[in-house]
Amino acid sequence: MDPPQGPRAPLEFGGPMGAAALMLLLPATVFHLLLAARSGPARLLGPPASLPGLEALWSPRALLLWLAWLGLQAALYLLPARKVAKGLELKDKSRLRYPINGFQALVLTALLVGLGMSAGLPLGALPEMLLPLAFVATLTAFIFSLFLYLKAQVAPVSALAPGGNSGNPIYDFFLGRELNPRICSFDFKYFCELRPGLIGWVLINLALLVKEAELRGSPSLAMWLVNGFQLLYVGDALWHEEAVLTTMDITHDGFGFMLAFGDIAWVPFTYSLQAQFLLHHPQPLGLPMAAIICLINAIGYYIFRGANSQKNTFRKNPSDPRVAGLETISTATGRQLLVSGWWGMVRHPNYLGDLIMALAWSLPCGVSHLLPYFYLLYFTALLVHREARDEQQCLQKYGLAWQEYCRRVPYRIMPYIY
Ligand SMILES: NC(=O)C1=CN([C@@H]2O[C@H](COP(=O)(O)OP(=O)(O)OC[C@H]3O[C@@H](n4cnc5c(N)ncnc54)[C@H](OP(=O)(O)O)[C@@H]3O)[C@@H](O)[C@H]2O)C=CC1
Ligand SMILES: CC(C)CCC[C@@H](C)[C@H]1CC=C2C3=C(CC[C@@]21C)[C@@]1(C)CC[C@H](O)C[C@@H]1CC3
Repeated sequence: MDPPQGPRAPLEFGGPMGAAALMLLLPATVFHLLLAARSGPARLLGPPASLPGLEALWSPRALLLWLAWLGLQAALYLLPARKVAKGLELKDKSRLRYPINGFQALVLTALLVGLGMSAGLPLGALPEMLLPLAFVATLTAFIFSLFLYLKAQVAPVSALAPGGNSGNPIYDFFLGRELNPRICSFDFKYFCELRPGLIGWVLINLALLVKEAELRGSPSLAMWLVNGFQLLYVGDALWHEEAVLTTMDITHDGFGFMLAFGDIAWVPFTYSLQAQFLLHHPQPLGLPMAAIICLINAIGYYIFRGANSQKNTFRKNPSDPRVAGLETISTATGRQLLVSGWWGMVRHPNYLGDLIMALAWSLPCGVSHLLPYFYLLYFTALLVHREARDEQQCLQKYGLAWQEYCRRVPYRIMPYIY
């Protein structure tokens, strides 16, 4: 059986060598950041102050806790949902069904954690376990990706992703072969993208806040801001869970190491970096500066949500009064492209809002260290790369109409700059 992606199709991420390097570099970065955040100098670049022994990485308690967390999130995923949404049409013309109960999972998790804490659950002990937890999460990502790779060997060709099927095992293991791997109705990619990592991220943030209160009497204003901003972001993602069904991760990319590791290890342990930094390096923050940072986050969120909602509303129902007056370009596929409103300002206004929020998440950490700005730097690189991939896919889908859109809206993310 020929792989759907011919051997000469252009490979992403630097091909097999790039994929192999990333599989070493990404976990190393997670551990470097965890160690740097707790070290005195908190250097982003340069070696960590001290390297932990193996005993600091491996803990059966962390393994149990991690498995219990995955089990809890899987159980919440299987609970009856307020809605079941259909994904985009697949190659075999079928449409998969997805439960929309992510926000419910967040609320139930918060209730369970609240109940646990009132019964004496020592949430403040979690920050001490971040290193072994990140280790088991990384191990899980490797083992799980191997399972996904093997599962794809028996999947029909129609179930394979357009990328990730080059025939090179390292590259395909990294990118992921199967588009929507499932067991019965349990969709692994959809589950991982929104549940254990995203909810885990805000739980780690909360644990860092609790630990700070234990150490210093009360959480700092900076810690409150970081927790509040990131909870808003995660709550928003889960409230608008259905929108994830049209992202390239779900519709285009296979499920392999990149997404599995990204979802379950990278997100919770690196996206919580600002709160980790603040626990070990408390920063003074006055009310006027806090108000300015809140304003920056609010502007970012306004653009991010406005742009995402405008596109989602338009894709669902172009004659909805909120979007019916917007200018559009018709494409040969019958779909239309918005060319006014948010999507007439730049070609990815949602990325612009997301980046402004990323800045607001780092500012409470002050400007004495580069480390808390890691997310902003990484995220800029991720979105520039993602934007280029999306443009490529849109050019293929919409051809001349996309070229016309690029002519009318020349900037990609930042007006007059990029
Ligand atoms: N925090 C994080 O780590 C990450 C956050 N994100 C965020 O997730 C969200 C989703 O991002 P992502 O999936 O990358 O992409 P987008 O939500 O930007 O979707 C891109 C798609 O939108 C459609 N589109 C593009 N231009 C137009 C237009 N002018 N009019 C109508 N439709 C258009 C096209 O698909 P079609 O025509 O098929 O509808 C295109 O493929 C974003 O807000 C992003 O910031 C993303 C990645 C990581
Ligand atoms: C490990 C690598 C460096 C890359 C990993 C990428 C993943 C962390 C991201 C790929 C797309 C993502 C999306 C989100 C989180 C990060 C990952 C999984 C969101 C769920 C974040 C919240 C937004 O509202 C929607 C996003 C969709 C894409």
